[in-house]
Order: sequence, then structure tokens, then C-alpha cells
Amino acid sequence: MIDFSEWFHNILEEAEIIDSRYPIKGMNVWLPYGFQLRKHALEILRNILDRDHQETLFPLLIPEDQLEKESVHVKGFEDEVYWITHGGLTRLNKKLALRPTSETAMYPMFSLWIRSHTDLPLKIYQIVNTFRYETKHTRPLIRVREITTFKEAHTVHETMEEAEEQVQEAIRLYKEFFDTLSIPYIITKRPPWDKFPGSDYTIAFDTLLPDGKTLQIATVHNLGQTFSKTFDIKFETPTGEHEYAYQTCYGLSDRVIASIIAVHGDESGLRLPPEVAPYQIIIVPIIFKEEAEEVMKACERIKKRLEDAGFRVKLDDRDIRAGRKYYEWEMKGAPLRIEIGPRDLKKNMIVLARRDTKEKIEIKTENLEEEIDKILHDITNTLREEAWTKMQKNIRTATNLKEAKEIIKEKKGIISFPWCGDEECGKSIEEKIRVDILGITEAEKKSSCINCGKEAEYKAFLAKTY
Ligand SMILES: Nc1ncnc2c1ncn2[C@@H]1O[C@H](COS(=O)(=O)NC(=O)[C@@H](N)CS)[C@@H](O)[C@H]1O
Ligand SMILES: [Mg+2]
Ligand SMILES: [Zn+2]
Repeated sequence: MIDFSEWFHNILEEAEIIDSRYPIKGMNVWLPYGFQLRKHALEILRNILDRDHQETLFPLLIPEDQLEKESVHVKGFEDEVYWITHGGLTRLNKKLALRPTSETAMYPMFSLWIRSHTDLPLKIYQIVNTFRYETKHTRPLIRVREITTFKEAHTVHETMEEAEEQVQEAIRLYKEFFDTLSIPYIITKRPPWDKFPGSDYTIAFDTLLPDGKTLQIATVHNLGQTFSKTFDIKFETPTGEHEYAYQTCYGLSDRVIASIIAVHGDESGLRLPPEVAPYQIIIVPIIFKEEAEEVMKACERIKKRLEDAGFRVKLDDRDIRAGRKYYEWEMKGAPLRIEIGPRDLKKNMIVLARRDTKEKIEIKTENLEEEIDKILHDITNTLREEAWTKMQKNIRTATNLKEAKEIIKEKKGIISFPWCGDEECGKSIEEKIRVDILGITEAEKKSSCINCGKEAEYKAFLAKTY
């Protein structure tokens, strides 16, 4: 990848994903092709969530006094909240916040809805736009001020054990979602100083972008009873006591689309997993004057057969050179291209070109549907394996801080090493090698902390992050 950031910005424009010329920094327009990509990704997400969550929709605006109720939470967001102060020419007597996330919009309503343990567990989600006045460098899809594709799930439980189980369930759901999109990830527990404001702890999914920096693509938070105490979400237990509920929430955003684009892209442009590609197959007629009529009729027949078999197919019959079409659909990442010319008609064969490996395959026309289905599945697996291999190759262990510093300088990527878990030790590591501690997983074997030599219970992962 030449300069990844340049590649990323160019491809968003060339492949007509979004238009970032909208006159508000950090807010962009979804163009039709990008909108279809986003739509298919959300369809997959909804199918997973709808198994045991209910989709809802809460207001965009949050009254100032509600937003400020949970002090740690509001501290974490106070410099990111957009405010509404007027309705028309009338000054509002109470400022209204544009939701940065919806805990403080939802939880006063949960307090009204939840009375008895029979009202639990509650598992809802919404897919909305949220607003954060990001002061760090904004970047389309990666760090925006209007998060247009913010899926937030919020659950309420009778016990901490059930909330813990829900955290594990959320992790399973996200694994299934990212596996379907062929996006690799590492899952770690964020250090305490980097958890979601107001949560007990945060589990995060990070993926690795081609420039060696990691991107946080989803988070799961165990909220314990902090918010239920602040917002008075209480329920009557089977034995008649009143208990504060236990809560979790888990979110992801436009960064999912960013990672599909960034992780699978190559020098020719996008390589879209068939699950989310706006068109899975592009038919390009190879026209020679005399047989033009016959070739076009054959293309129409093939298109119909593929549509009837449930594929998303486009017949590109524009009056431009076939080579231009090849370039364009390669750049837009269509997984498969079908070329049909007079020769193929005679032999009753069809030439397929795979976008992921760029190899060409000749198949008999009569085996069309099952061949295409097999190849599309193979493309999904190839993209997934390639992406996982690439990420795992860039996770290196360091035996001392000097080595860690070198690896980050030369190769970036993710480094792991044993860590004691102490905050000031962690902070001193971040200072010494100038990278963030992504998070921790349980240490595999007994070892001593890379920095202070104390017993290391954890394996720490570090990386330069977005
Ligand atoms: N400015 C941003 N642009 C794009 N995505 C973002 C931005 N800020 C956060 N995200 C994404 O949104 C996810 C959820 O955001 S969060 O703050 O971690 N968690 C919440 O807001 C919880 N209420 C989850 S429901 C993050 O994991 C990250 O992937
Ligand atoms: Mg933030
Ligand atoms: Zn230490």
C-alpha cells in the first residue's frame, strides 16, 4: 500500500462510497453505491441481533439534566457533546444535547418500564446517528463527528452473573458478525483508564489496518449497577425485595464499513466480500459488430438465471470499451465478473474473473448457478484467511521494552508482552515507548512484567491506534 491514508481517501471517492465535500467537518454523504454496501452489512447485523434483541428508536435529543445525571459518564463526554439552544427564534429554557450515545436517553425510560423481575432481561438495540465533537483529526468512516451507523445495544438483568453472561454473548455476536464480513480482530479488555465512561469494564475488538495502526471496531461494556442507581432502575425480586438492575451495552459504528474497505482493499481498489457487495456479479458483453445481437440476448438470459438464483447481478451494457468496465468494477470491488463473447457462445462456455485472486475460470454455461455459488463462498474464505494471516503476522511478542520500541518504530503492528497490570507501571510503559496499551488478556504462563519485573498476570497488547 503506497500511503494508506491517501489510498483510503481516494478509494472512498473513486468507488463512490461517500462524498466528504459536505460543508461540515466530520460529516459526509453516503452515495448510492456506498449506501448499498452499508445496507447489506446492516442486514447481516440485524439478522444476528434480532435472534434475541428487539429493535427500538429513541429521540435524538437529550435534556441537559438527564445527560448530566451520571457524573463519570458526562465527564467522559462533556467536551464532545453538541448542544441545541434555540427552537426557531425562541431560546430554549433547557439546553438539549444531540446524543453522543444513548444511555441517558434510554435509562430514564427503562426506569419507567422495569418494575418486576418478570420485566427482565430487557435486550434492545437501535441503529441511529450519534454526534461527537471529535477534536482529534477527523477521517471519513473512521473518526467522524456524525456517526451515521451507530448500532447501540442496551441490556438490563436481574444479576451480575447474567450481565456477565450477556457480555460473553455480545462478544459471540460480534465474532459472528466480523467473521461474516471476513474482518480479523483481537479481543482485549481495555485498561481501566481507557474504559467507557461510567462502565465497570470495557472489552474491545480491534482490527489492524494496512498502515500498521489498529482501529477499535466494536466495544462491549459491563455497566454493573452504576447507571441503574443513577437512573433508579429497580425491580421487585421473586421474594419481594427491591434491587437495582445490572446492565450492559455494546456498540459499533461506520468503522465496520471502514474496515471492510481498508482490510480487503488492494492496489486495484476494493475487494468486497460477496455478503455485502452491492453487485456480486457483473456481466460484460464482448461485442463484435456481426454477433452483437446474439451476445446481448445471451447476456440477458444469464442475468435472468442468476437473478432467479438469488444473486445480485448487473449487466454492464454501457457503450464503452470492455477494458474500461473491467477497470471500474475491479476498483469498485465486485467479487465476480462474467465475460460473454461470440466464441464463448459457440463453445457454450462462460469466462469468470475473480476479483480477489484475479484468476480467470472457464465454466460450462449449464453449471452456472452452482459454480458461481461455490466460487463466491471461496472468495469469502480467501478474503478471510488472507486478512487473518496478515494480521497475525503483525502481532509480535517483545521480551524487553527496547525491542518493543524498535518493533513499533520499524513495523508498527501489534506487540504483546507480559504486564503486571498496575496503572502507573502501564502509564510509564506508554510514556517510554509512546504507544497505547490496547488491552489485556489473561497471561498464558507465569512470567514477570516487562517493565517492573513484578509477577505478570496479564498479556498486554500495544499498538499505534486510530
Ligand atoms: N468518532 C467516531 N467515529 C466513528 N466511530 C466511532 C467514533 N467514536 C466511537 N466510535 C465507534 O463506536 C463504538 C462504540 O462507541 S463507545 O463509546 O465505545 N461505546 C458506546 O458508546 C456504548 N454506548 C456502546 S452502546 C466504538 O467502539 C467505536 O468503534
Ligand atoms: Mg471518542
Ligand atoms: Zn509492571
